[in-house]
Amino acid sequence: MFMKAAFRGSWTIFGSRTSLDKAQRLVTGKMTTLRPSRSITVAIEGNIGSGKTTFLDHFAKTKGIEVIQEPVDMWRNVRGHNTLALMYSDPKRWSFAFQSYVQLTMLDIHTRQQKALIRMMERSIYSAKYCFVENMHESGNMTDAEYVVLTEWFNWILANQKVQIDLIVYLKTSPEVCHQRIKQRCREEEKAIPMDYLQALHNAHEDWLTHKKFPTPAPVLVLDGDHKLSDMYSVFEENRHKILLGQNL
Ligand SMILES: Nc1ncnc2c1ncn2[C@@H]1O[C@H](COP(=O)(O)OP(=O)(O)OP(=O)(O)O)[C@@H](O)[C@H]1O
Ligand SMILES: Nc1nc(=O)c2ncn([C@H]3C[C@H](O)[C@@H](CO)O3)c2[nH]1
Repeated sequence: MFMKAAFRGSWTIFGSRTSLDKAQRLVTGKMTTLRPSRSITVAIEGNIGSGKTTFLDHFAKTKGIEVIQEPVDMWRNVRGHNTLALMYSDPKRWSFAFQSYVQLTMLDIHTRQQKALIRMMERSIYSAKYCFVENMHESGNMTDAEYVVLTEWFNWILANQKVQIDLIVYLKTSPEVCHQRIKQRCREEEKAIPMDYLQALHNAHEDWLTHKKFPTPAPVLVLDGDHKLSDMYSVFEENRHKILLGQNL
């Protein structure tokens, strides 16, 4: 019972919360490093403000993990043009240009030489297409012609480039909680993000990752992102073994 409990996830030893790795060492006398048998890529997906960066910052402290954040700064400065601000200020006019550049920058990340056994990347070329582009098209901010051009590019990329993902971690955070957090963080371009946009993006993530409206390129591990920060770290630790082994154990 004790052994089983010890390996279930993060637990308290002598009053202090510890991680699974430390727990295993204490119980078995040796450090069992969680390592996949081959290099893997984990994509962290979720709504705006769902806690993806917080997740990545947590796992960035673990040796053998390469973390790649979303290239937001590239989107904010394309040879002097802030395409993120343009998209938020006039989505009808700028969605196509912005999504084209998002697709290019995400492809660049997917095709980069991997620097560690485990790569954790914030979002992916898949959520850009299946969540954001779909939302732009459905909401009338992207014409049919723009949508099909982006889709042709996306299909060519999947057929001709290696954009492998081994696990999707879906931080499922309610739109209301995301809205609160975005207000807290107050990123300049996001100040006017309305609740119904977050609701639409939540629905887009649910359509893709829960209802499988579009293909999922890897198994999906769903984590409840609504917890307060301290509890989120326990959720991350309780799922460490599933995440680092790149599979839904
Ligand atoms: N569990 C939590 N409880 C309270 N605040 C949180 C929690 N997780 C993240 N935050 C805060 O909410 C804000 C958004 O979090 P974070 O940047 O991790 O989200 P994100 O998904 O990376 O956002 P984006 O998609 O915009 O990059 C940050 O200010 C962060 O400190
Ligand atoms: N339209 C659109 N398409 C994308 O593919 C995309 N990916 C991220 N974002 C926005 C959300 C945050 O404001 C900010 C950081 O995630 O950038 C996107 N917006």
